[in-house]
Amino acid sequence: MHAWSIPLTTRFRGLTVRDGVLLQGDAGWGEFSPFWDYDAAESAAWWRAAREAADVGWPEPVRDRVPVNVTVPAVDPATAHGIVLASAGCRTAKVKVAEPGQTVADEIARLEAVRDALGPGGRIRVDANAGWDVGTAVVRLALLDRAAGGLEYAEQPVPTVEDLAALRRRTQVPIAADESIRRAEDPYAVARAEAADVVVLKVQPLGGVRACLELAERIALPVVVSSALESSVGLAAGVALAAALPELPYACGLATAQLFTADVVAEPLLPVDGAIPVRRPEPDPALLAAHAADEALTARWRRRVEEVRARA
Ligand SMILES: O=C(O)CCC(=O)C1=CC=C[C@@H](O)[C@@H]1C(=O)O
Ligand SMILES: [Mg+2]
Repeated sequence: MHAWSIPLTTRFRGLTVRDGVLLQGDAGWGEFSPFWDYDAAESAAWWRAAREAADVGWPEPVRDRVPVNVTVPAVDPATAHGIVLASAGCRTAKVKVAEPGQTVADEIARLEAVRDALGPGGRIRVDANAGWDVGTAVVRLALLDRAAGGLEYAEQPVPTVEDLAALRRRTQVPIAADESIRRAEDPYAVARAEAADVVVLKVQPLGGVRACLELAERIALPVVVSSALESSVGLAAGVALAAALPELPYACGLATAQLFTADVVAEPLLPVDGAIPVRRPEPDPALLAAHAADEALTARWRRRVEEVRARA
């Protein structure tokens, strides 16, 4: 078990550093990196995903590159513009909105900057991480849709499945479900309630590549694969899922190695011409050592793994 800790380039999801553990099995390396606000019960799915990677590996790919979006955190307009230009050709941008402490004017300025950097042919989606109520979302999405010159979709604008369904009837902007899939008792509730046009699948919180493939088949809605802000070892599982899906109509949120200041593999899973080439990089021993978690953090991860294994 190798615990790692790597600073991010920009604050994201309230984090400035990301950490996790890697484990090696017969099929290769797996990553276990639930955020610290996930308890042992919720982390069980993350553990199954790590074991799948290490013990059995993933199904065969049906494509050799996965188009991806650049992820734009809740930064100022000039920084957002620069992030898009530095994104190695990404033609889709996902912009964080509804960040506490920011105004609608901040969001409009960020979206205008992203549109300017992408040009008219690029696609822009926003992610509000459940930050609005339905009434606010109706008004806000109309404003942001205009500022962006058209939104591809809004990811989890409101908290619950009922809210998503209500909002979807009151806005022109297509709706994507993220937290309502990955943190839900029943991910199929979204489809039953006709609450979304798109579903976001993340391999670790949903228990592995095979579990996600099954979910995608049964839910019968277009799928976007997104990362859980993993090292390139964890990202490889998301890339494997995106590569194995029969249909992949949208860019995936897997370019998050761009948010890391370093990685555990020599050649991180970064986009080339807006797409990540499908491959499975191995950790580099020198980089594992360079980015090893300190003793206290390693002990914390060891306790966490023991707790999850005790329930498995
Ligand atoms: O989808 C992307 O562009 C990148 C991944 C991403 O945005 C996220 C990764 C991990 C945690 C989440 O808060 C966040 C998301 O909400 O989708
Ligand atoms: Mg999201």
